[in-house]
Amino acid sequence: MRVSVIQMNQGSEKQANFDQARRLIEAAVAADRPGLVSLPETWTNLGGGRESRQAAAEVLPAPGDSGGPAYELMRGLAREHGIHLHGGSMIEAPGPGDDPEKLYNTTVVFDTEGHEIARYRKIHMFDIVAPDGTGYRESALYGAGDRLVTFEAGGITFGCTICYDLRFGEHYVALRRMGAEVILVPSNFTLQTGKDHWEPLLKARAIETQCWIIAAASTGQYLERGQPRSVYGHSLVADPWGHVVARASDGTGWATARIDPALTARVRRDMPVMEHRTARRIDLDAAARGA
Ligand SMILES: O=C(O)CNC(=O)[C@H](CS)NC(=O)CCC(=O)C(=O)O
Repeated sequence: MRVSVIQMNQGSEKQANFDQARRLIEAAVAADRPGLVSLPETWTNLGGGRESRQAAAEVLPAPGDSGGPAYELMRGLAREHGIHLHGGSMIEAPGPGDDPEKLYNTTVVFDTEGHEIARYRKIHMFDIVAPDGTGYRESALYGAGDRLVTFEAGGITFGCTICYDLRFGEHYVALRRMGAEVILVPSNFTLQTGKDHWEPLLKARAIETQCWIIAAASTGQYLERGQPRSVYGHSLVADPWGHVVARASDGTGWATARIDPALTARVRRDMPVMEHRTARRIDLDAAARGA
């Protein structure tokens, strides 16, 4: 199966983001005929402020019902092109049982007929101070997810993560335990952190889990309450040995790679790190607690 990562430069103009996503998906499909296409994190809105995020937010429908404009656009593109569409993430408005004060940073995945097959809420919240002093408090606006999510497409098992989740190796190992062969990490990595951490982390996650890593990222600048912020771009696909097998160029665009299950099987057979984890005779968590 071929997979394409879409590299966008979305902002807080919803219609412009929709048009850009549609255009890039159409171009990638026409050029490379991928079986699965992956969008970046919060492709429906980046920046603006609390108001533009709230305005872009959509309540996700019950299975089978119709949703909001972003949801229906993704469903329609999946069906129209006969692709699996991994919708990076969209901003989800709280539904029944959710904290009414929070939004959610949520992946939705559609199959080739436009049926929703997976929904994942970002688990790790980006509450940090960047090297240039910019503070991020994702948890002020977004609620954290509490479920691991995998899905099947074309006989391959995919695992879901989003952006900052990339820094938590145990999240990726847990997805591998659930059978993941490919792990997606749609992102808005900051320029400051991305220049030093993005590619080493992606390669490390590929190598330690022996999974393909599919990383669609936002590029360029956007405005956060009027102030410009830069994101790192550099969308790529890494194979289970940690080789980068496809990369997007600078600017908006896409990159396509072929997922080869025979390579996954060979890497895992020849270096069985998961078996070695299970065989380990020390409980590392207990040992660190001093038990
Ligand atoms: O703000 C929104 O609407 C959507 N959320 C994001 O873009 C999030 C929180 S600001 N970005 C990241 O997680 C970047 C992680 C990163 O750059 C790193 O781990 O170094």
